[in-house]
Amino acid sequence: MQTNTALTEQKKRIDSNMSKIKHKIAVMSGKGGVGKTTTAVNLAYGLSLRGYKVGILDADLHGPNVPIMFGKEGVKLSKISEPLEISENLHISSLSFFVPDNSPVVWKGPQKIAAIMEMLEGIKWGEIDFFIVDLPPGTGDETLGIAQNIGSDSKAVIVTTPQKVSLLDSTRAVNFAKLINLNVLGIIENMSGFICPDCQKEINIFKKNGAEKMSMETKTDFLGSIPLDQNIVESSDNGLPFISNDSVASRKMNDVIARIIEKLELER
Ligand SMILES: Nc1ncnc2c1ncn2[C@@H]1O[C@H](COP(=O)(O)OP(=O)(O)OP(=O)(O)O)[C@@H](O)[C@H]1O
Repeated sequence: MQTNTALTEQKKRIDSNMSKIKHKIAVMSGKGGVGKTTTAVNLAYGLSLRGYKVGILDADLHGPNVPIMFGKEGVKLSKISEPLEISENLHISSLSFFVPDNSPVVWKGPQKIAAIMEMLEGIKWGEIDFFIVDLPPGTGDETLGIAQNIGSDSKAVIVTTPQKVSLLDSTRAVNFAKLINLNVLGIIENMSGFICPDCQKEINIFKKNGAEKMSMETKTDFLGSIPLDQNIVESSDNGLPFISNDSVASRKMNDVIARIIEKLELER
């Protein structure tokens, strides 16, 4: 355990790191498996394609999947300092770069918060436009650790799917974000409708538009919806963000990004 003085000094170093970043966005979800990491990865990649300097931190300590979605599975780094370069405009970091593959993280709350603080202190992102944080699902220690340390000007984006159970958990996530002073930029509905590749008919496997209704109920902006698309699974598994291919899903993701940029510009 660190002494109070050591913690205060560490917090100062984190603040100095974070002060070099223009916009910090935590990507959250109430429930697991709704496409939060997919959204975070494509948000980061899409922003980098628009010329912004972007860093993405995988703060999902139990399921660090960001490297897989960038084709960096199995990469190991010896020390927490430089993030890994994906392109000139995009760098990533993840706990998975520092722990052996397939070994489960069995840390308790304070250890998780200490690991998050160590990454925020140690990884030198430099002067970047966007810092995207992929959080684990739910309202746990990692989210708290990030919210308490990345700065009071930080924002959150909530990802949900349209079915009732996911919407209920997302409402909790919206309220949790507000409670810990993350300014909620808006809600994204993922897996929203599926266009059958054979008959071109739209099938609403998980229903549709529930997130828009939920955003009105929680007085939160609706940022857009991304359809279910089998190519997304394929490209994610192959380490390629889906936004790099032309498709309905990638156009919709680009619309979401444009809305986020517009909102941030308006707030300045
Ligand atoms: N719109 C979509 N269409 C089809 N497949 C999708 C879509 N969004 C995500 N997926 C797939 O769903 C799976 C889960 O996605 P992802 O890992 O992003 O979810 P998550 O919410 O981050 O999960 P976790 O709870 O593990 O953090 C992945 O295989 C991904 O490729």
